[in-house]
This record gives sequence, C-alpha cells and structure tokens, in this order.
Amino acid sequence: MAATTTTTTTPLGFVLPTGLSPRRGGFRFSLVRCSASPLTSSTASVEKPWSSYNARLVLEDGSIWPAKSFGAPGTRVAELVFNTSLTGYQEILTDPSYAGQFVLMTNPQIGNTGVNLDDEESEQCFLAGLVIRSLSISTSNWRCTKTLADYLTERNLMGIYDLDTRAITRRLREEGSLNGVLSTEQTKTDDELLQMSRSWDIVGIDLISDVSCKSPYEWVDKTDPEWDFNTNTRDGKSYRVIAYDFGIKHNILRRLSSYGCQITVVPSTFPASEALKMNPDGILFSNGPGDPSAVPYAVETVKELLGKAPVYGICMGHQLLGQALGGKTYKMKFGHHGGNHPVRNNRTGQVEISAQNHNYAVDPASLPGGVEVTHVNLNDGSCAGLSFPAMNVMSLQYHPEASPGPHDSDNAFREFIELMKRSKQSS
Ligand SMILES: NC(=O)CC[C@H](N)C(=O)O
Repeated sequence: MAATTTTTTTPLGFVLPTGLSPRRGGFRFSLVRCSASPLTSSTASVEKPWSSYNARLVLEDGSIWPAKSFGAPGTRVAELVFNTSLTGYQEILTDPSYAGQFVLMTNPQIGNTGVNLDDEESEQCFLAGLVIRSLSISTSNWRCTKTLADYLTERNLMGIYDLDTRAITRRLREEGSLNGVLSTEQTKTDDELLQMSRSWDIVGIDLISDVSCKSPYEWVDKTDPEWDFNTNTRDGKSYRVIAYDFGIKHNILRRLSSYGCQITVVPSTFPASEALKMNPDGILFSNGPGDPSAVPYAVETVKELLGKAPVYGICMGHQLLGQALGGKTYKMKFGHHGGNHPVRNNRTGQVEISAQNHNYAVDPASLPGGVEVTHVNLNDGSCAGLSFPAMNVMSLQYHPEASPGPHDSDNAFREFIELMKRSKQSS
C-alpha cells in the first residue's frame, strides 16, 4: 500500500512529495508515491510510435516512481546512477562497466538520434535498464538504423520514461546511490519490490566475470579511416599490447590500434605467467563493472605483472593498480557519470574536460611513497590518475577513449606509447 503524503509542485510542474527524508540504513517512510506531470499537452496527444505499458521504479528509500515502459517487460533489481551526458546513450548502453546498474539520463529528452551499428562499445548491453524523462517521438540522424525503443526490446532490456528524473537525481546527489527495482509486473506489490531492493547489494560482488571475454582473441580494428583522428602524432612503429578484459570498451581498443598497437585481448582470469610468455611491449588493464575490492584475483594478476612491462590502467584498471601498489579503494557518494568532468593534469597544470563513469575511487592517502597522483578531479578533488615511474605504471580513473564524451584526454594513449618506447629502448 502506498502511504499518503502532501505534495508541492515545482515551477516546472513536477509534483514532489514533501517530508520525504531517506536515510541509508534507516529510511523514515516505507512507501511514498511520487508523480511527474505530463511534459506538454501537445505531445501527450500524439500517438507514440512504440508500445508502452505501465511500469514502476521502487527505490530502497521507499519512494515509488510510476512510469511508462518502452523496452522489455520484467522485473530487475540494480543500483541507480545518473549520467549527465547530453547524448551518447548507445555507448552508455553498451559500456560493460554499467553491469548491475540502472542508468538515469539527466538530459530530459533521449532517443532523438536512434541507434546504429558503429557506436557499440561491446557486443551486448550489460546494464540493468535505462531511465529517462521523455523518449523522442521522432528519430532523425543519417546514421540511424533503428529506434531506441526497438533496440531495447530486441535486446531484452528494460527502459522506462515519464518519471521525474530531476527529482530522482537530486535525491541521489543528497542521499547517495540507491538500489531500486524496475518492474512492469502489475502482480507484484509495491512492498514486494521494496523488499527486493533492500535485500540486494552491489558492494562486494564480482561483476567482472560475467562481462569478460571467455578466451583470448586478437583485436581486428574496423574503424573507417574517415573517423580516425590525431593520426599525425603516431611514430609509425608497432607495439604488442595485452589488454586484460575486465569489461573492456571497444573504443579503448580502437584508440590503441589507431596509435599502432597490435592487441591481444585476454580474459580477466588469464594467468600473468601466460601473458608474460607472449612477450608484450605493454599491458592494459581495462575498465569494468562493480566493486574493485571484490576481485582480489585480478589485483594478484596485476601485482604479478608490475615491473615486468609498462602498464596502463583505465578506470577499473586504475583502481586495481591502486590496490596492487598497496593503496585502498572506497565507494563514493554517488560517483561520476558524464561527459563534462574537469580534471587537472598536475604535471602540466592543464585542465581536460573528461568522460567519466565510476562509483569507486582510489584513496590517495593510502598509497605508498613513490606513487604520484598525476590527475585530480576538480569537482571534488578526488584522485583521477596515478603514476609509479619506477615500474612504468600509468593509470587514469576516467575515460581517455571518450565514447561518449570529449577527446581532450586522447593524448594519454600517446603517453602509453612513449612509455613502451622508452622501456624498449632501455632493455
Ligand atoms: N568504468 C569503470 O571501469 C568503473 C569502475 C568501477 N566499476 C567503478 O564503478 O568505480
């Protein structure tokens, strides 16, 4: 049963419950229904080119968000995060780092450019569902081959719209990440869904094993040369790189390949001894989903490889490197997910606008001497990059490969090439 509550209407017409005060580990209300008024009466009367039915998002703080579904039916539990990118929803849907999470897009209208085959970041969508304010009634882009609604339905992925994403985002910013259940099943009670959200946790779970490849493969790059950029900064040499797949985004492989790397992608459990037998010029530890302290086997592999070849960690890879060097990771309040995060490169003083997607971070105070914090997130001062020159280690907490997002940090791939080059010359 939904509890009754008083409401206030915001200037934009959203109806918000007042007096709702969620607290982690002790929520004041059991269930409160929160509604969003229709965007405009003109779009409300237009026939939607997708089939839609009622859905609910129930959060662990007891708030219930009635919505409409435009994707697959069902019931899923996950952690809810918000992403501030204006577009790039297809890259977000196919980024394996979102496994175990619902992604709420803060941009109020999504779907305008449809989807296409070139913008995939992996073979599958691993996230648990997409939450948006409004689905574009029309799709208009020369690269579009399908609508977002058809894409989600074909991939059996849940998507909901017509809920107050602004109010939910404010709640996540104030209270921190919340678990939730998304359901189209009318037979399930609000209470059942609430209990489901409260008895689930993403912390301490190894999500990497579900998204990593099962056996090694050679990356064959299919990027159309017309789409490539920064081609004048390459040295024309070829470097052999082993990429540990903790949930790797294809654009990391595309960018490495663009800088002249021949890449063998290996599963997360690939033994360090086997990797070394392949005599790599460098090793990449990729991005990946979930809690970095829940995968000690991966930290062990990283430790075994340290000092044996130049290494480069991106996001999850950076967090695993942080642990392998003796540091600790912690869960942030609501993480960083978006394409406009300012990062300062401490060595050059330059600021890059970066693409980010993480809920955990390395605690710089836990790192031993000799490990340098090379980059800082200027929004909150958190550690955004590390270097340990004695062992040819470099790592970034964010995404130099963009996809989606700005390309300011692409130079980091060239720095990895330089690291491999120097190490080759000195050996
Ligand atoms: N993109 C990533 O690699 C994310 C890393 C990790 N899962 C986090 O949330 O912090």
